[in-house]
Amino acid sequence: MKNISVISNVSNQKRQLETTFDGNSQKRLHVDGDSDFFGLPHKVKHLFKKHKGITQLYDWQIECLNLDAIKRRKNLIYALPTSGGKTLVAEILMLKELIVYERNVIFILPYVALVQEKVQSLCPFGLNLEFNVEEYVGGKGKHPPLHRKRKSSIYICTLERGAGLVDCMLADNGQLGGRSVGMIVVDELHLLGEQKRGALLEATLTKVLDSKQSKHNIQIIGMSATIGNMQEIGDFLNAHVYTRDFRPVKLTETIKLNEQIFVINKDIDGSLKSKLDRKLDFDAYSTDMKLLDPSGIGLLVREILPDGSCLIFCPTKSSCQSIAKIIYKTIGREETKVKLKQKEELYKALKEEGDGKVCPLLSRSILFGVAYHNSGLTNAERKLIEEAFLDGILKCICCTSTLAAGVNLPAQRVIITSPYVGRDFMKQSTYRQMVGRAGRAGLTESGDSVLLFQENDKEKIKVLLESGVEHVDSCLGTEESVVYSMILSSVSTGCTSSQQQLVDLMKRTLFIQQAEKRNVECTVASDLVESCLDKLKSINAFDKPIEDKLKLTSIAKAAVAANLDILEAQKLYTELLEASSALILTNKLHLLYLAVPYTECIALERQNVLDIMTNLQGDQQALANRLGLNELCISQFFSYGKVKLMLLSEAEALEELAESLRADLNQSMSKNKENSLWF
Ligand SMILES: Nc1ncnc2c1ncn2[C@@H]1O[C@H](COP(=O)(O)OP(=O)(O)OP(=O)(O)O)[C@@H](O)[C@H]1O
Repeated sequence: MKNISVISNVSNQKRQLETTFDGNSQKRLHVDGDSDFFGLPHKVKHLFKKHKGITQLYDWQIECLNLDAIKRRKNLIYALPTSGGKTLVAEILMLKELIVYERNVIFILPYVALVQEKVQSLCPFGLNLEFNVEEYVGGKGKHPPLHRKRKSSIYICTLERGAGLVDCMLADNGQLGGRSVGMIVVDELHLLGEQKRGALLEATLTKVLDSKQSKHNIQIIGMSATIGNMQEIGDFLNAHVYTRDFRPVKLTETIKLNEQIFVINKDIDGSLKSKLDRKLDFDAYSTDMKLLDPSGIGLLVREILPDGSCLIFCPTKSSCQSIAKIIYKTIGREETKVKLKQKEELYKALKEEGDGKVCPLLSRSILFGVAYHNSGLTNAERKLIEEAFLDGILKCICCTSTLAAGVNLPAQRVIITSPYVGRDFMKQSTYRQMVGRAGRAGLTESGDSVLLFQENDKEKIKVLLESGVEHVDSCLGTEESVVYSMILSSVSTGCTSSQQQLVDLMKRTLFIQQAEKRNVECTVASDLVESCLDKLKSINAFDKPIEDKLKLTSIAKAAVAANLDILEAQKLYTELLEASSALILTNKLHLLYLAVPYTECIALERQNVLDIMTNLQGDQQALANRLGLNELCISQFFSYGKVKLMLLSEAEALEELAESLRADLNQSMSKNKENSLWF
């Protein structure tokens, strides 16, 4: 449905924008009248109004969309605080690629829930503007993609599925589903610095950058709220760097020690200032309530009721439940009288999703407008809770840090119950993402956050709040298997065929670029490639080279095609060979064992594993013997690392128990009251 008349008259548009855009002020521009919408058909702006309620662009969004770099199709990375409206810019750029240039787009997001949210929000655009919206998460999405020549497609995917799509694209001369890919968008670009997944993202982008140099003209767009070394990442991606410090709603950050709440601010010199704002009134609690909620989280929620909403971040999965229980028992009965009918409907919907069952805690807490949200719930249950929260049926959600980086759920108040995520002290980026959820653009003028902490963490809190945005450092060097996969897929897709070309590819990585900058002597691209090739040859990933050209063996080709780590592929192959001679079918465990991905390995305590082993029934025991799961194997597991374990449900239950014990321990540590903090 290409309509030539909609292709932008850039200079007209620019003139119009120049007359309305006023330098640094954050005045908004009305996107109305008959003007082009950044080179897109008029109906796009109506779609944004209808489906997202957006009628005006922020000044920074207009400025960014009009960057020279964008007009010249240069790569772009941009960073703004959470809720700054970054997605809208990426969406406009993607729509232009899809419907004006009629090329495909790959949109990479870090979490399944985020992918699903974006699929849902872009579907009406796909229907109206005639492009395909393809979801690539878990087992969803054909690999390689189906040919869809009539319309362009946006592939919305997780990091892992994105890596597979990029390999397909490189193997098919820059095409996916029979059409050229014009743009790759990466949300939460700071994940580049994350172990394993960050390395995978780095390897994926490096391959695109390398192929781009030679033939494909693929524009890379990356966005993030938190990257300290933007220019360095920009250099790696050969991208223009754009940063602004814009937030549509005012955020007041506070911290709570015992019953005192301090407002925090930074001075011009970056030093932290705090001012006592208020004291929580524990007299409002009965003795029982005080015992139940010694931290006063329920009092903090009460402060914003009945009109406000509140996200409560909890350190562990199980503490989401215990804190939800505390909240509904302490916020008072008033809330049970509000939106009763909608709450009933929510209950029914949850019951339907749960095959007639609803978690007893949820069925009680939703009456009070409170719910928990963690991986113990199904995707559909979580979605129902998120929607009920956005509709104001639920006032309070207790969740883990994953929700902060995930779906868009703004709240008037964000409470962080502990500066820990699991056992680790919180990272600055995590804290920023959590507090960034405070304030609902267009709905509230401001939002606030409360971080609860204990006396003994005072110094760490100071560092957390005072330090600048974290740098993104490559993890590729510590992720051998990702480097192997990068080498194999790049040979398999035909992007490289000689050792020297692999060295050139390696030099393009952020890892080598950072190592060179920091003068890490032992990290040289040629040495790294050589040692990886030696290892890969030793595990038969390469056939004999023909005229010095690297050639993959069938198993290596299969590993790349299936998007599997070569070492795992070989392990799986051996296990399948064994199973082909003797597959135990007296129960489901052998099939389950073969189907469980190696990535599902989890950390366990030695004694727990031994207990599980001793409790295996007759045929389960036989299978364990068949697979060599005996005491020796378990000792090796604890000495050398993880093995794939069948009894994941038992293992998870034990993990949860350990987590809740840790949470209880943290909670019960009583602290001295103090009037002054460190400042
Ligand atoms: N120009 C605008 N006017 C009004 N609302 C807007 C505008 N741009 C974006 N929004 C809304 O602001 C909210 C936050 O936007 P968005 O999710 O794009 O932020 P973000 O910068 O990507 O945040 P995060 O770092 O959390 O991903 C969304 O509900 C979005 O629809």
